[in-house]
Amino acid sequence: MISLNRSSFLNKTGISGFRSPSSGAALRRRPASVRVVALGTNGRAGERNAAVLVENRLKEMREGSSAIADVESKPTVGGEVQDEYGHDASTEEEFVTPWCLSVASGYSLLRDPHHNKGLAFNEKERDAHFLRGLLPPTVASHELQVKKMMHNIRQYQLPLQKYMAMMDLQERNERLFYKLLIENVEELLPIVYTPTVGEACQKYGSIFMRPQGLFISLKEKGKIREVLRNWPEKNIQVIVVTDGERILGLGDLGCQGMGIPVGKLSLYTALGGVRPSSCLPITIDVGTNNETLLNDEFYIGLRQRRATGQEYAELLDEFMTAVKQNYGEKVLIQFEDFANHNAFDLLAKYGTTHLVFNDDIQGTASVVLAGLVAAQNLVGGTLADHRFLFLGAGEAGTGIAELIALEISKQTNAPLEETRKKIWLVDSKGLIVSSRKESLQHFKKPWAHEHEPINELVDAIKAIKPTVLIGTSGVGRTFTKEVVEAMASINEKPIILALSNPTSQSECTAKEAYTWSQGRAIFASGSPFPPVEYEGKLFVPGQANNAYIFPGLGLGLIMSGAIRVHDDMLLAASEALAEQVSEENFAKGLIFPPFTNIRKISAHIAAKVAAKAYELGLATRLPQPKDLVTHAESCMYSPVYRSYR
Ligand SMILES: NC(=O)C1=CN([C@@H]2O[C@H](COP(=O)(O)OP(=O)(O)OC[C@H]3O[C@@H](n4cnc5c(N)ncnc54)[C@H](OP(=O)(O)O)[C@@H]3O)[C@@H](O)[C@H]2O)C=CC1
Ligand SMILES: CC(=O)C(=O)O
Ligand SMILES: [Mg+2]
Repeated sequence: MISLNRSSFLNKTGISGFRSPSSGAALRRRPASVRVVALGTNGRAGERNAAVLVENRLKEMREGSSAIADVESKPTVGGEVQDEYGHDASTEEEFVTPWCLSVASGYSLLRDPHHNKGLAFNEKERDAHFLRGLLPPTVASHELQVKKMMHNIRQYQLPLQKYMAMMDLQERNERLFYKLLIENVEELLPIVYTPTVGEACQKYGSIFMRPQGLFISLKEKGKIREVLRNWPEKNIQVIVVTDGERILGLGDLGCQGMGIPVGKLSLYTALGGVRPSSCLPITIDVGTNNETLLNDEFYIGLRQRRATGQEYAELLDEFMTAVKQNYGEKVLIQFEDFANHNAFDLLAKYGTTHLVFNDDIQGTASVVLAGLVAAQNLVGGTLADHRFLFLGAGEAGTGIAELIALEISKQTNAPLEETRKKIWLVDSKGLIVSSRKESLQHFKKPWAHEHEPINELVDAIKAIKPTVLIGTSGVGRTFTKEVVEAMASINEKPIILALSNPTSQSECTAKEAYTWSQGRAIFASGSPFPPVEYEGKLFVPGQANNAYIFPGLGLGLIMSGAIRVHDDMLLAASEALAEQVSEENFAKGLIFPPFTNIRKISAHIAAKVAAKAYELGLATRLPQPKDLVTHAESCMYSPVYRSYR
């Protein structure tokens, strides 16, 4: 709702004719010294000069700078970033004025998702903000709105309808959207995230009326800084970016991958408490190799095959440079769902110059390691006692493998080359062995151990005798009855993780894992499965998904002002998550805590990550807060409604 039009903006602020929201009277030719109070600043400290804001913002738009020099800012989790929408302040007693650039009122206030409260505007606010007649007479509480919205969402039969209702709400009333998501996280996570977000991406072109996020295509080459400036928010702290080439296990969805950064960032806010206005979803469109999309007249992206090589590298480089120039060194860039032939190289290239994190490689590794550490409470022993076999040797598979090897190496003081030997991977050509080394992609080479070639997974299980089987192939139904039975014949309690998303690509279902192992499997999956009853006993499968990690990790990086991501931070995040699994969870066979407690979990993860950043000298927000958990909690965005004066 930021007005780009100078004259209309000046009108709204009263610089040339302005209706005061408090009196309702027209202020004729109000001078440029109209004072407004911004959300997020308290009444006394937050007094600002509207004209200064106007001029600064216009200057910023013209010049692309993100600093609003004359405006007071409250120190927040933002790493010196101003809290324009009052995300960090959450008391209802304190009165503030809703503003965009101007004071929002009337019809435009109802259409501003940052400030709209719908039926929750009280009588006084309806008078003061020109809302009379624009709303039906009832005044509803935030709680009642949540109840009603959940009732509405539950009426829909199809998950995609629920997804669209949620996206519509996010566009209409941001605080209601986040309150709903936070308070009903277990029910709504499968809607805004996997599996439904996968279907939404497949149909993205046809289901959206209003585009979300920022699209940067080859057409914008040479102009990426300008494109970033078109985004209405200036104080960005987290970017989730995809090029759409490997969307979940659904393959190349081109520009339609936008649903993923949008969904991931809504979890940054709901699960990790990062302010919504500081999150920026981006899709980089370099074309698609998906023939169906190329031939679809309604496809929303560039209708060409994917750019590769230098053309691709140059666009990505311009993007990375522009992001740092616009938002500074401390903006977190999360790479998401890139194909592995780009993902590893991008991480290696920008890991030394930017605050970057690859969720599929690193976030997944951290969450799975946490589950495996927790699982030791159920199976006994230590990580070093296990043998691991993966189906799938891409980003997720080799990322997890490397972090497990690193953790065992730290626990046992054994060299990494030795600990890697406990881990075996199978790709589309069979077991990765030394005789294949020359032809392997670089990220597979460390896993090419001495062994005769094996083509079939079940034969690899019989030969390697793994205690842990992990599916990261993106191919559904590959953990067949024979595979699960082979694991169960070797192990009293086989650990089986079917990580591929969405549900259609899961290597097996929870029911299959429990049934085929006669109720002995310790099972978790990337997309959720309902509890399973087997021989009179209820089994509750856990969800092994990087959504446990990235929101808390991101919060920890932001609140410490970290400038780089370090492997030890991933280990710290794992440790924090594993510590959150309770005796009660173990009693149900769970190796992950329920998502209902995710904000508390995220605060613990953030605290451990931040502590590690300080320890490694990578933190810039000094001094270090004494109690990092309390600090993390105090930094978290809360979607309570503000009271408008
Ligand atoms: N639960 C979670 O949090 C996460 C889940 N995932 C899921 O993991 C899956 C894989 O993602 P990612 O690692 O990034 O993908 P990649 O494309 O990087 O890797 C896929 C791997 O699977 C192998 N593969 C493909 N088909 C088969 C097959 N039929 N048999 C054996 N191996 C096969 C590929 O072999 P080859 O190299 O020979 O082509 C490749 O090694 C996706 O479904 C994704 O949704 C990803 C991240 C997080
Ligand atoms: C969960 C996730 O990041 C993926 O499936 O790609
Ligand atoms: Mg992903």
